[in-house]
Amino acid sequence: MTQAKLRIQEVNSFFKNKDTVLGYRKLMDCAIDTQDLAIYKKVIALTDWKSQHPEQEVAFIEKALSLLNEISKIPITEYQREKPVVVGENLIKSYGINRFELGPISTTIHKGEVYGLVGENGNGKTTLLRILAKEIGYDKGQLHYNFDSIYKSDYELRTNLVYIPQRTQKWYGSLKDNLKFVLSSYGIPPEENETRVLMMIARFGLWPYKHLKWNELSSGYKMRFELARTLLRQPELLLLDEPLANLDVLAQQVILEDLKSMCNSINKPIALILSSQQLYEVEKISDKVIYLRDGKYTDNNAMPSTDHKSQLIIEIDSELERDALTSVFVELQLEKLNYNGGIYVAYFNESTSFPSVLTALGTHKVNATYIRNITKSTRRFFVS
Ligand SMILES: Nc1ncnc2c1ncn2[C@@H]1O[C@H](COP(=O)(O)OP(=O)(O)OP(=O)(O)O)[C@@H](O)[C@H]1O
Repeated sequence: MTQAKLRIQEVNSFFKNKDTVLGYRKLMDCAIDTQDLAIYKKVIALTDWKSQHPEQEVAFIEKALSLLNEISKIPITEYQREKPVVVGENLIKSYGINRFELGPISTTIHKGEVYGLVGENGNGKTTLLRILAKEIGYDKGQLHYNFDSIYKSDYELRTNLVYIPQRTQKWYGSLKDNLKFVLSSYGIPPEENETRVLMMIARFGLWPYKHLKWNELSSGYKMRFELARTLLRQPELLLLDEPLANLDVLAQQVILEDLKSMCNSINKPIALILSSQQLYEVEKISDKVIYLRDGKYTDNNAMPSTDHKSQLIIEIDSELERDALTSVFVELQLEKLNYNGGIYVAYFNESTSFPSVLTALGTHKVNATYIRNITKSTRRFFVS
């Protein structure tokens, strides 16, 4: 089955299970993949209808499924993703003698994939993003880009890659006019401009806010606007520095899911690298997590030699004293129990399973308020 067909099937099942909001977002991704302006106009009309008839869910689902059926008939060309879009080899950047040094970092980045860049403050995340964005130079190593669109200068190269810094700039006028400005600067004719902009507004859940000004939007919607503006430019590489800062947990999840889904487009995929302190949220959607400590790079998928290969590592928040918790795990081959003042980190021998830890906690009626298996999470580097 083709990727396009699989996606249509997925959207159908979301609607069937009454996950209407998610289903409609994914339907819009399928619509964007058609690159067909007539389909965009139908999505825009349906979004408008929905905003005027918020109570009529059954009728909305019916209309959405009929549109999905129409979308499913349009053939989609699949992008061939084998060729990496960026290859960095042994990149090193130093800010002066005895000061911070980043690298050596080698990385290969493909379109359609999400790379999460994590690490504590001051470990080089922004520096790495700015090097990849050609905002700053590097001292040693090599960096190659393989963009599909031809570029003759660094200026042109920057239209293929977009870097959104931590602090974005204020803009003037309405949200919609600002988005239209982007496409008019690319010479897109007015009618097509209006259609593409409204499609992006609909996709990013900005429909009720399209006439608002910068100071009338919350931080979350300002970020949505930035992303809509960026994706209108159809970049091949997108670099986001802390896009989740100032967003509540739910908004973080929605934005990450949206980004992943849009970057994973069938015919116009984008390579996405984002830095964040929101480890678990980023891990959930990333194809690869890059962990930086003191400017050095650790690939989360490759176990460092200090790690016991299959050690089970569990984080637990409980009011129990250390001795009491140790005795709960007495039969479970506990190797180490660390306490950082707020949370315990328990290291078990590889023969211990996560369900057996849960059983021990249940049997001893331990009132744990939080528990997480971090064996495969980058989190284990933060707590070690
Ligand atoms: N222009 C600069 N000149 C000198 N040192 C710098 C410069 N920019 C950053 N640094 C130093 O490089 C180190 C890494 O900074 P960077 O901003 O890349 O880290 P980060 O992981 O993005 O941090 P945060 O999570 O706090 O944003 C820090 O020690 C910082 O002080």
